[in-house]
Amino acid sequence: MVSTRPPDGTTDESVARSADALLVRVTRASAGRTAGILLCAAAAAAASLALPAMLGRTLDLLLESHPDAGRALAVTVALTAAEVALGAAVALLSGTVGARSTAWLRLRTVRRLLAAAPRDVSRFSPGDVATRLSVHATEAGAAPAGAAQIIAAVLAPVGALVALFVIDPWTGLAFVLGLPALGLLLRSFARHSSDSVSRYQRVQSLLATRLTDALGGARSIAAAGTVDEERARVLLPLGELGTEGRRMWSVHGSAMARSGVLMPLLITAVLAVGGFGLADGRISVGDLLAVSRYAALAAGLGSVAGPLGALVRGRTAARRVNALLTVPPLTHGRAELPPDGPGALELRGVGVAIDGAWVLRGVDLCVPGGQTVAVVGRSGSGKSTLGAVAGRLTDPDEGEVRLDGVPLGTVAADVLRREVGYAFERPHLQGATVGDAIASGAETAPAESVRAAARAAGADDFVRALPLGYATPLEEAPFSGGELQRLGLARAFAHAGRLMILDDATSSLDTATERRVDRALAHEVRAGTRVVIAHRLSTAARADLVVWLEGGRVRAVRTHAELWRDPGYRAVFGHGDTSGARGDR
Ligand SMILES: Nc1ncnc2c1ncn2[C@@H]1O[C@H](COP(=O)(O)OP(=O)(O)OP(=O)(O)O)[C@@H](O)[C@H]1O
Repeated sequence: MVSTRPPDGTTDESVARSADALLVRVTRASAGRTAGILLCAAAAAAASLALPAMLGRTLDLLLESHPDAGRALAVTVALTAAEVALGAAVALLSGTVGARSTAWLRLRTVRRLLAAAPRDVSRFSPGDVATRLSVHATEAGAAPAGAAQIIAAVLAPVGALVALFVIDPWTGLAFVLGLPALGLLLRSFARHSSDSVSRYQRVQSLLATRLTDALGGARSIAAAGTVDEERARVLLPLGELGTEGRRMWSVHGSAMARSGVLMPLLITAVLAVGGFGLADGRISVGDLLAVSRYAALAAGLGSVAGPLGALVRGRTAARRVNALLTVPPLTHGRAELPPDGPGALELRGVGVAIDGAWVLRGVDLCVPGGQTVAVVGRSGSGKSTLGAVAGRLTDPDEGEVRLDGVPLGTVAADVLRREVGYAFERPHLQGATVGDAIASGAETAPAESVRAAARAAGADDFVRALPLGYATPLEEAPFSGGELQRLGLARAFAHAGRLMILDDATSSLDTATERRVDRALAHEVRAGTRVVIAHRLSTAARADLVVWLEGGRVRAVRTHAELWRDPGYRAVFGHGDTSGARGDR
């Protein structure tokens, strides 16, 4: 079951703290290139700082017709070229660092999600995960380069201010008097921008979640004729997104506008003071030119608002990506399973809680190796949860599961996935071709095993009828629900280990195919223990043992024939009397 509520990672204090640590790790991953940005940006800042002084000196030398004027002019040209080249290098490096950092974040997050228990990952809806991994990872990935640029972007204005004091302290003083207003502007920008960015990103996730849900349920929506209602439901957060977006850009815009007014005023004031300095003979014409350029450079402090905004967005986005990284991974031990073990499965006091509620509790179960055990019960009684702990798709919150006497938590990951196989109601196929999809698993199954498994699962006929048979590309082979299930079963059969768990994996099969699959399970597929979760009476009737679950607890473990005497058991299959005990097999 998938929760449609996006978890609000941004309000979680610990997530917020570790998000900054995540950004530090991202930066370290591209440390060389990030240092390159810093160096190039610092060198560009140095070139732009040297340029006004050189320009002023060149002007003075030209006015004096000094013989050094030509050399000064050449240096000025070289400085200009260096500034442009270094700026281009910063842009190039920023692009690559951004792409690498984003890839680093995505890879790490995807690895973590794949290593975690599916039930822990299901706290996040698919749409939410997609938004965090696409949009938010990109914004967070841009943060390291953004931070390096900001540091360098501050260097030039600070250096320019120092230069103003060196040329004429009065011009520097005039600029400093305007600084408090600039400081206030940047502070209020960073604070307001962070709030609105966080809200904007949350609504982005909500929209994606609703859209993914709706796409998943497209058929139900069409059949129910509720397309308009669904469209309205999906688009409902759009208003809030618009509001937050406008708020975000209005904070940005007003900061830009205020700095746009403040900066020219400051430059004009500095120039006026410089003009008096020229009139008083304190500075030369060239110095006045340099003062005007340095005042413009120092005023560049106001333009830090742009990269600062990107950094704020990156930090907030990092929190959302980091929330995915807080999903605990399933850790594995190094234990082997005893060679040729029969697949004896033992659950002792097993309990599983989801969102604080027990969905499985006090389960004690011993399945001798080589048996087929059916798990039955009403919808929501905990059957899939039992299947998930039995093959360690998730860990129990209490109790222990053992396979051939070895606690599952201690078994090495490769051994576990080799020896425990699953087939599901709606299998997800992966691989380039249909044959690859059946072959893919802990170890790639050879072609003969793939065909044998497909025959056993009743898939061989329809696969061979495809244009290229087993070599048909997956995307060119549309399958019905029943065909998909048969391919999922074939994949499980091709990798059969000592324990196989079929979670509603035969629900869409016709009766004849189901019997064929049953026969194959008994005679053709490697002998081991089978846990078959099913709603069908026939499955329970053919199993060696039936585990009857009710409200997350084991109500009884007996043979189907024994249990059939209980009206409560018969009611699970919708039978009020015993007449159907044999008839539906
Ligand atoms: N990821 C989840 N988040 C929240 N609740 C969950 C989640 N997975 C299962 N549950 C809850 O746990 C209980 C048991 O679910 P489970 O899927 O194991 O039942 P089931 O017997 O297999 O049901 P069905 O026959 O309908 O498939 C249900 O009440 C279900 O709502």
